[in-house]
Amino acid sequence: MAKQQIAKGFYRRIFQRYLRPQSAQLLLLAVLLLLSSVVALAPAQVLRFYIDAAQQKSMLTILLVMAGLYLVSVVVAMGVNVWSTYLSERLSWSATNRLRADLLQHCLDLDMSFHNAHTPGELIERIDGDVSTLANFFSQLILRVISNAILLVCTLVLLALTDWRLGVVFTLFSLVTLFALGKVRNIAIPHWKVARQASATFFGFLEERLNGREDILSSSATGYVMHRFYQALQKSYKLEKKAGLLGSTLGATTVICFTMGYVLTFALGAYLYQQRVITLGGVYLLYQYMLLLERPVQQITSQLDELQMANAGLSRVRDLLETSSLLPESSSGSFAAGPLPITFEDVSFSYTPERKALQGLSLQVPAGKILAVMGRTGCGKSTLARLLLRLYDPTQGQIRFGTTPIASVPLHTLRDSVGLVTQDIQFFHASVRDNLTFFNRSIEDQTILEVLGQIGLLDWYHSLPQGLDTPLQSSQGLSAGEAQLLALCRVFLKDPQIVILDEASSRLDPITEQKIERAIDRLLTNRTGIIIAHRLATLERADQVLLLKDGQIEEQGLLASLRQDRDSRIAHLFATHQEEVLA
Ligand SMILES: Nc1ncnc2c1ncn2[C@@H]1O[C@H](COP(=O)(O)OP(=O)(O)OP(=O)(O)O)[C@@H](O)[C@H]1O
Repeated sequence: MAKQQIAKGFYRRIFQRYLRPQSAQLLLLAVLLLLSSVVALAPAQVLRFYIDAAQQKSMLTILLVMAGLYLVSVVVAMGVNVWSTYLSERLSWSATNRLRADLLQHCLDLDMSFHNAHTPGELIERIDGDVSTLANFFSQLILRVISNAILLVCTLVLLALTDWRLGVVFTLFSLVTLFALGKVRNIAIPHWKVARQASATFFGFLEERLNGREDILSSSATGYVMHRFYQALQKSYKLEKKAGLLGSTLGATTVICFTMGYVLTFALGAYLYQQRVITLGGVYLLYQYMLLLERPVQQITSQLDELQMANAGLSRVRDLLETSSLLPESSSGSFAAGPLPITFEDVSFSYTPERKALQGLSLQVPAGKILAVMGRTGCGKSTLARLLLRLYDPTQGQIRFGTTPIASVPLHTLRDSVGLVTQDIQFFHASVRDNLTFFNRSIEDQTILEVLGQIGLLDWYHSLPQGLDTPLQSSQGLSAGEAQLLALCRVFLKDPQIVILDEASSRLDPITEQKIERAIDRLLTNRTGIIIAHRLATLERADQVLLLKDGQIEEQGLLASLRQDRDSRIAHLFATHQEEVLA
């Protein structure tokens, strides 16, 4: 409960950022909603006069005027309704889209520990699901609650003006109905929450299984997946059914309350008509007002729920926005131009408190030289690369490029200076151009074509039906070799000072291997390079070698010296051709 309570300051900030730019539209919407409350009351009044006038037979002109007025009041009511709906949709979409963009930007700026702790599915739910609950809240919820309250009060006042007893009876009726509907609604809410959670889990299950379809198909696990699918679906169905059944008690309560209301209306109407307190038109007016009461009474209860949900959504949005990155960022600072020397000073890092992924790492890679990093799986090679890009910060020690600690420059400056090619190459559902430039419009097509030519992909390019505009369907349709060459192309276009290559462990055909070798040679020219090597042959292009074991340096030095040192592990690996030691 405490978590749901949001500081006033946060509400103010949210309103200022997302609604202030549209305050004129918001004001107009408020006026329209108030107008719609007032206009809603008019047709009934007109009809009352119409009925009473009709009984006096001779007043044809008045009848025509009344009919005209009725028509106008209905058309105005409809017009106001359409306009206010259009305005509120515009308001809610622009405000929530801005909030979605802010949340996405914020999530992308957060460090990897945050992303490790939150699945993509959860973040989608927070960036889109929670924000969707705010759509109404931003545009009209509060205004609608107010306008419904005004409509309710106005109707009751008009009833009281007709006869004070009507005012008292219908006020009591409204209060009792509001209370009863509020109580009944609360019965179903917790069940809907559980049902929604089950449905979110079900979608998470689907997403995971569809992502792993290749493994599922190749290991003939379809039967098992379908079995789990039915189980999850059944659970979700049972919960939804229960919540739906309980929810239907609301409908039943509404019908009961309003049936009693209509009985009351006709009984009171008949009584007051007999007493000559009201005319026949008055009886009709009573019935119309009962119809009018139904809308605000029903809507106010559901809108108060919506307000609660919006409040919970806002609370989650605030939690996300207030989650700060563990990577303190500098707003200024830059690196010297040209290839940069890299220094690790007593660097340690742990993902979890129990185990160090890297421990006491100290080494130097001179500018323009190449370091090959090797070691068995899990020894910390990728972790070292992640620290260089500041996806995490070391728990101890520091990394410098030249004399500048990498934590002392803005993150984008650092990441502009380092190019990374991982084994897990991701392509987006976007054009070839956007996939290569990462949506950087300042890179010209001519430059892209030159790079494609340099790395031997011109034949591939000419086979594209729409050239650089051809859409890439993620990595489908690309061979492993083409994907690697395109990943190298990306780094060429980025033109960083430091290149980190996580060498692909899979073997390709000799021609593609040659193309990749040549591209890597070009890429490493005049840049400082770190290659996570999986093959002994790769060491040939390195100046230095770092052999890691359990996050610590097992061996380190110039390749030439280590090869000549008969006691070194590297010399031993070369002597015995133990390629598998590197895998
Ligand atoms: N996100 C993470 N959370 C917790 N532990 C992690 C995480 N990523 C890696 N580790 C652990 O840190 C250690 C080093 O992992 P790292 O990925 O750097 O190894 P690696 O040498 O690159 O392995 P490989 O050659 O298989 O890619 C391993 O024990 C691994 O289990």
